[in-house]
Amino acid sequence: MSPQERIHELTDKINYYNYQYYQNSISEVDDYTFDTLLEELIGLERQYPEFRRPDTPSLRVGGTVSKEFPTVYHRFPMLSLGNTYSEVELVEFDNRVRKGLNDQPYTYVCELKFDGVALSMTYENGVLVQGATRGDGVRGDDITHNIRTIRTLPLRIHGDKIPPLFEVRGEGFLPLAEFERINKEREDIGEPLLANPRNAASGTFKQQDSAIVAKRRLDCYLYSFLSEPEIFQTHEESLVAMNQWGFNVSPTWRTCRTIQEVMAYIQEWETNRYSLPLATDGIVIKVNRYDQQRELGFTAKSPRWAIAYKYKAQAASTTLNSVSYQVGRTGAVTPVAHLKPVLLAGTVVKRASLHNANEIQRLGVMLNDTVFIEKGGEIIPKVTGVDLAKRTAASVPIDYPTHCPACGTPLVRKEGEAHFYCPNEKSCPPQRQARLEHFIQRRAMNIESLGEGKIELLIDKGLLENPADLYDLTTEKLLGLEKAYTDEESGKIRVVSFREKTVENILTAIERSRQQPFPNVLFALGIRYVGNTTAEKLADYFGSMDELMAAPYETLVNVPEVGPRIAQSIVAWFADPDNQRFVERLRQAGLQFAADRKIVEPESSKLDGKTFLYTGTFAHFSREELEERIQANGGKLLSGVSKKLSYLIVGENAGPSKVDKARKLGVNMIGEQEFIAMIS
Ligand SMILES: NC(=O)c1ccc[n+]([C@@H]2O[C@H](COP(=O)([O-])OP(=O)(O)OC[C@H]3O[C@@H](n4cnc5c(N)ncnc54)[C@H](O)[C@@H]3O)[C@@H](O)[C@H]2O)c1
Ligand SMILES: [Zn+2]
Repeated sequence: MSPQERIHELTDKINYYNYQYYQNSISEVDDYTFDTLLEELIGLERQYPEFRRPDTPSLRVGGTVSKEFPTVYHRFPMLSLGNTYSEVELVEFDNRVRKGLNDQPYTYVCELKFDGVALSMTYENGVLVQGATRGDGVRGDDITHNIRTIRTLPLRIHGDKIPPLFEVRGEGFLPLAEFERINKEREDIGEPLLANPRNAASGTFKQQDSAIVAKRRLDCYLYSFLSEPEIFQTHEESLVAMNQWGFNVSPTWRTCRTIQEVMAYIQEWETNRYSLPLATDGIVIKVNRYDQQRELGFTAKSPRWAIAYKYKAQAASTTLNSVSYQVGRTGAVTPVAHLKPVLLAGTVVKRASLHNANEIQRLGVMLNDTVFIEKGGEIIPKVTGVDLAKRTAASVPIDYPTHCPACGTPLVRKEGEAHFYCPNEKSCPPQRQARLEHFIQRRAMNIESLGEGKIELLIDKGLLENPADLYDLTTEKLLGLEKAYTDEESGKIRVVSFREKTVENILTAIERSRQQPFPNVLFALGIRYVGNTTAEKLADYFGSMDELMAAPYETLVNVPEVGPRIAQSIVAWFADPDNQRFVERLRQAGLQFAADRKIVEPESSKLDGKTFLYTGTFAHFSREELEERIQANGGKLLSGVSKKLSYLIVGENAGPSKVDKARKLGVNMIGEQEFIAMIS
């Protein structure tokens, strides 16, 4: 391939990865691969400047502005950072800085490089007035509503010395705990999991509905302060002041006098960073004094006074011994790689994720291959590639099963889904067991004293096939049951046995579960897509199991937060005779089949027969209070704008899409005052 062809190829490829990364929040390759390609392009362009394409990604910040949000121009451009993976290049950076400053003394501030989304917030007279994304560096998306949902970001600040107009910049991120919570919930309801915290944060900030954004508790670390005129002499001073004014500044920064101190900081955080509450991918080194920053200036794309040192993802290589296939609650089959044990980021790894059949194909991995594994923001390491140089005749293709490894049913693949499914929902053992585990979890029926192997034992003894069987268990049936298991992880033998105390605990927990509130019961049923939030909404709306079971699709689809997909799933579930029998048995067992209505005391029937939806925020009501007032006066809430909607109540910062749609359909729009007038 000629250099010109390669430049073309790289330009297209990198532009495409940038588009996927910034527009669609997807990483098709890892950062190291991406950065290596970009570096190759920069090298070729330097050598053959005549072949550089006008749309080259080497001179521009990678993002773009979108059509979905208003565009804002940045007062100060939002640039990228030069980056390196090598200490040698870091020393070269230090040499350039020294030369650029004509050997004047200087210091650095080191910070962690937080892996999220760059945000810029403007404050006027101490009040947050605008929040924007970086976009193409010159223009970004105005996502003020979404940024206001960040609880740690002050909406107003007080203090002396605050300039009338200033901008703070930082990294918006999804805390790891929140990332895991969301994925647990998605797993519960059979939704595809979010790939990593960065892409999840980026996708969340791009949501149109800030109510959805508010549910994912995003956070933001601030790392830059800009005003005209400048009020600080150094970056360090600005960090201290921002912290005092109530901005969330990560305490992990440090001033370093030499590049050796910088190296020590890098080494310290290489492993310590895993104890932080968010994903990080390197550190950022900044010249401390502002006058020196100005002296060094900028390139087209990044400041000359700063650089990012990126940690190579923690990787190791080892042998792929075998692949096993796990069947989840919804029947999805997940391949798991079993490895020759290897040390990675301080822990011994024996297993890694292979995600699905597509991934195995994409990697081209075979049994007995030497594979690379990596630990990114997620807990479980994943297989990221094959060391083809080490492939021998011993490597054999992976036979992806055509039948369920647990029950032998032929697997099916749904249109557009990456997973194969075992369709034998009712009697496939792992699906049955996962359903039981779902049923007993704390957020459902809270019978967790049945965990840790006890369920397996009851299934083995034929005492538990269906969660309703729990309510037929007695001391006589349980006492003395025993079985020995070999622990897969450690190879140790573990004996599970039901002594008197255990049996008592279990039966008490089962007895107590009869008092679990109706929304928990609804969630426990395990209807696909009905997670706990949806269960609560359904319980609120219908009040009882019978009302819900009788509800036709048309009614369900109008319940707040229930869309067509969930509505369909509920209808199909209750139409199944086995499920109907299951529900009847739970009713016989005395479970809560009706909501303790949130006591919305009826106030009037002024809103009888009228339907409402609201958008934005209100001066007199929280969202819950507004919903209560509507219901207390006989009104009903709908989930979306449709012809059936009587009124859209429009508050401050109303979502433009709802208002537009209401206008198109000719739905009445009223303000908060008019609503108050209607009920008083
Ligand atoms: N895998 C992919 O497909 C893909 C595609 C495009 C970009 N990328 C990755 O993104 C990088 C380029 O993206 P970029 O320009 O958004 O980021 P960058 O690596 O050039 O760094 C600049 C960004 O770092 C962030 N940052 C985090 N902590 C910071 C701190 N303490 N101080 C200052 N800034 C801090 C800010 O958001 C800032 O905008 C590439 O190096 C590449 O690894 C990956
Ligand atoms: Zn099966």
